[in-house]
Formats: sequence, C-alpha cells, structure tokens
Amino acid sequence: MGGQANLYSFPDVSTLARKLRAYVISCQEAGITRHGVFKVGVSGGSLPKTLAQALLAPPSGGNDTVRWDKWEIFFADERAVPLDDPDSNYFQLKAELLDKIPSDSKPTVHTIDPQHLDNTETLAGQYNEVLVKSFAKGDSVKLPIFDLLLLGCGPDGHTCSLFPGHHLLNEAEAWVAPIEDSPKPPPRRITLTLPVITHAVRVAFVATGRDKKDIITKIFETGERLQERLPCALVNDGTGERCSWFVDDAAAEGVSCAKREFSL
Ligand SMILES: O=C(O)[C@H](O)[C@@H](O)[C@H](O)[C@H](O)COP(=O)(O)O
Repeated sequence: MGGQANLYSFPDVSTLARKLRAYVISCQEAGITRHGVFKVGVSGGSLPKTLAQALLAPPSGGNDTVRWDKWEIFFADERAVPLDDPDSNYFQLKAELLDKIPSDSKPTVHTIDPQHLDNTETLAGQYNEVLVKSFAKGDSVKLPIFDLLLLGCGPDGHTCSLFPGHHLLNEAEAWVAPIEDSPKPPPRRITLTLPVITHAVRVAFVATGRDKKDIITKIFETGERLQERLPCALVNDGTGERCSWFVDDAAAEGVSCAKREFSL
C-alpha cells in the first residue's frame, strides 16, 4: 500500500471542523465527477456532532458548498436497535445533522431495516443487499467503493464495530457482518468489514480529546499496534495515504513524528 496515513492535528475542534469540511467537500466533488453522486459511510459515537459542526456552517464562498442532494449516506456500522432509539447511529446522525439540513436539499439516507432487529444475521444480510443494489447495479463487483468513509476511533483502537483481536477482522467475503458481542454497548450490531473499509477511495478518522491520546500514540508510534491487531492500525495499513486522521492537539499530544500540515 502506497505511503502512510496522514495525521492532521489542530489546536481545537472548531479549527478541525473547518478543515474537515474542506476535506469532505473535496471528496464530494471527486465523487460527483466520478459518478454523479457522493457515496459516504458514517459511524457513530461523537462523529455526528463534529460532522454537524463542520457541515452545517455557512459556506465561506468559492467551492465551499455541501451539495446535500448529491449525497448518499450509508452507515459504516449500526446498532441493532429501533431507529428512534437514542442508541441508534441513525438517530444520532438525524438529531445532530440530518434534521438541520434545509428541506430543499436533502441527502438520500440508507438505514437498516428495523423489521430484522431480532436477528443480526438477517439485519446484516439486508444491509448487504442495500449496498449491492447501490454499488453493484446488476454487475458483479467484488467490493463496494465508497467515495469516503468517516470513522471514529475507540480508546481500545476499534473502529466501526470491529474490535481488537475479534474474529470478525478475518471476514473476507461479506461486505456487512453481524456482531453479537460488541465490548462497547449495545452488544448487538452490524458493521462494514475490513476489506470494504480499506477499499474506499478515502477514509477519514475523526478523534478528539485527551482520552484518545494513548491509543493514537500507540497507533502512530509503537510496534504494539499490529501485534494487538488494532482495527484502526489495520485500516491505516490497508489504505496508506488514502487515509487521513483529523485530531485535536490533545489527542495527538503523544505523537512526535508523523504529523503533517493540512493543505488543500
Ligand atoms: O457505533 C459505534 O459505537 C461507533 O461507530 C464506534 O466505532 C465509534 O465511532 C467509536 O467508538 C468512537 O466513538 P467516540 O467518537 O464517541 O469516542
């Protein structure tokens, strides 16, 4: 894989949000040029809030418009709960971001099918079908190609619902997999698999705050990262320079060498 993941560190979350906006818009433009739409996958946790801060800000002119009507939003992972449950990643994204987008320019949002909540395998199979319909369009494709995946990083190095050392990290066939024993509650979820994540055109991690410092240090500075099969480190290695980390200085405090200047 070419190059190393980019680590961009900013003094505060509002600066991070401005730069993240510029990055997402450049991915949006590339996606629209490529196939007329922007196909993006998002995770849960604190990400929807930071994304809202980035994307709901008024455009600063020039090429700074979020073209929501061209967006197709998928969930990089989702919890097996009803869509109106505060634990649902869709619910969080809706409350933070989707409900605040002007109604004349709404994105298309692909949720899980809440009819299958009692069976995570069926739930994952249904979401797999959603991806096949959108990404394969009658052709057989080995893997979907997201224009951008926006992901979080857990304090143990998990991303999406892929956890360190978990057998799901070996999944090589399915695009979407069920998990019943997520160490982060709630335990029942579905998640994109590692090959799908590393096949995306771009992957961006967003991680802020002091409680991310130790794991980010481990991912970028020490050899322990791969022995422990840290999902975030596996994504870095599988994507190289297609992967960018947007972190604040508090989270990047322990990293001395890998940081880059953000420019677009
Ligand atoms: O549904 C989930 O739980 C997430 O998708 C998960 O992978 C999250 O992104 C990380 O745990 C980071 O969460 P924070 O940003 O809240 O630390």
